[in-house]
Amino acid sequence: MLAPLALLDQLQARLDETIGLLPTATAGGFASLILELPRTLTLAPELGHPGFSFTHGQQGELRAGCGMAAQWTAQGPGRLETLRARAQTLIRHWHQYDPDETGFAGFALLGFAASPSPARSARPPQAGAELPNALLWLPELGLCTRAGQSALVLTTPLPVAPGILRERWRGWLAQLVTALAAPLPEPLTPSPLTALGSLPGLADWQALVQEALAEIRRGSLEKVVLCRRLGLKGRRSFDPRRLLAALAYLFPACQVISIRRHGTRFVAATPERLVRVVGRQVEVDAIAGTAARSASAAADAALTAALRASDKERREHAMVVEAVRAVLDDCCDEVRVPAAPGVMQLHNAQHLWSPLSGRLREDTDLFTLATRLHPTPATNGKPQAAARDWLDRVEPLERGWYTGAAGILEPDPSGRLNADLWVLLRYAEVSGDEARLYAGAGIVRGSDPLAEWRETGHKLAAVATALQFA
Ligand SMILES: C=C(O[C@H]1C=CC=C(C(=O)O)[C@@H]1O)C(=O)O
Repeated sequence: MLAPLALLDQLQARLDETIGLLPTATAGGFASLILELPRTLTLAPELGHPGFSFTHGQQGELRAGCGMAAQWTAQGPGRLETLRARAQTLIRHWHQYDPDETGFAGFALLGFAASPSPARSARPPQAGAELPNALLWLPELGLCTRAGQSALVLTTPLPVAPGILRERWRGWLAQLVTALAAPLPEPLTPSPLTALGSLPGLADWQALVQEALAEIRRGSLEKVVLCRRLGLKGRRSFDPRRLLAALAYLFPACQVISIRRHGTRFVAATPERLVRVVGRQVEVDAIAGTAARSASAAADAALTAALRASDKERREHAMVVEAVRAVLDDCCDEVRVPAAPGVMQLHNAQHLWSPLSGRLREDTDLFTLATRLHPTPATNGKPQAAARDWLDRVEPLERGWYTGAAGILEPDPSGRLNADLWVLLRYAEVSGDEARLYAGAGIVRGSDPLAEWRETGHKLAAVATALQFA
């Protein structure tokens, strides 16, 4: 491994050799320089804010970004159309240079809140207000790892004075090398957390589930996903690197996400991919139907068997599969749907899981797919519009980005936009020694209010367990 100074010298020398490739005098657009990083990153270094990271342990993939070469925001029902126009303009005027032939490309974060409408003032304010409703964020420094290889991507708006750019990028390299040299935080013994209360509380939750069941009996809804928020306080300020390392360790099959623009950090460890588009290949996860885990192998197997056999859990799951299949049938050829769901086992819970796929038709794109898919009945309900209206009226909190989606957007060599977007589940807003965790449960005919409350408890345990180690 290279010593920090040697690494910095090496990166700065390579920057000096290659920076001349960039069309710094071009009026408008962006330029990126992609350089090999002679280190494999498995966790994103902490480079301050604004910054974001996406880490998938099992897939061995990492994307992180910091600083802001540009950002575009939108809200309202046409929010993704607005961002599509921005993204298309961006890729038409984005000059990328990969002199080390790493094969990586410059990338942006694409993310959006659960609801396209701005927060309603009647609801309690929520920290998620720090994030715009929908966002396309092009970082100044990007870091990526795939298949054991890592690279960095430096991006600038054009035109730019070459001398200023060189100094600015040398500064980023110094910051990166310092962050990489920082020792990994020691694992701590878990520290107890104090509950600050749930919104809604248990009694209100039970009443809300009864209301939902009455609506289901009346026939206006078939399913609705109710959520709650739990406040937790730690004995110490939560350390972001320890938190993200704990999430990545506990949830290797999940996408571990961190987004920080100002004071609050938004984290998620989500098992559910909203949509991945690579070229014409489309993949979507349908995940719904949940059981607890047990430390005893026999009891765990019994829980899995009961989950597979449960009529209520299978109905809850089937509604998500049908909704996703309907969108893929409209937008894709060669749609594949598993004959029966598998089970995805996570540290804190297990879910019925159906991975669907298709081949994107020429006349559509990932923005259409994302708009049509989101929100699936896994986080909203069925029918989509009726569930959304009912939740808007009845749910006592703003979801913010919880059950929204976020992921990476990047152009492929043919100029198409690829993306990997994840539903923001197992989600929390973390600030100092306090965290607000969100979880929901799908209510269908046959749901039991107390069992659904316990289910949200299993889901909340995902981030809560990691927080104890932070
Ligand atoms: C709404 C959440 O989970 C969804 C995803 C998987 C299983 C679910 C369920 O069984 O209810 C939910 O649909 C959440 O984790 O907050």
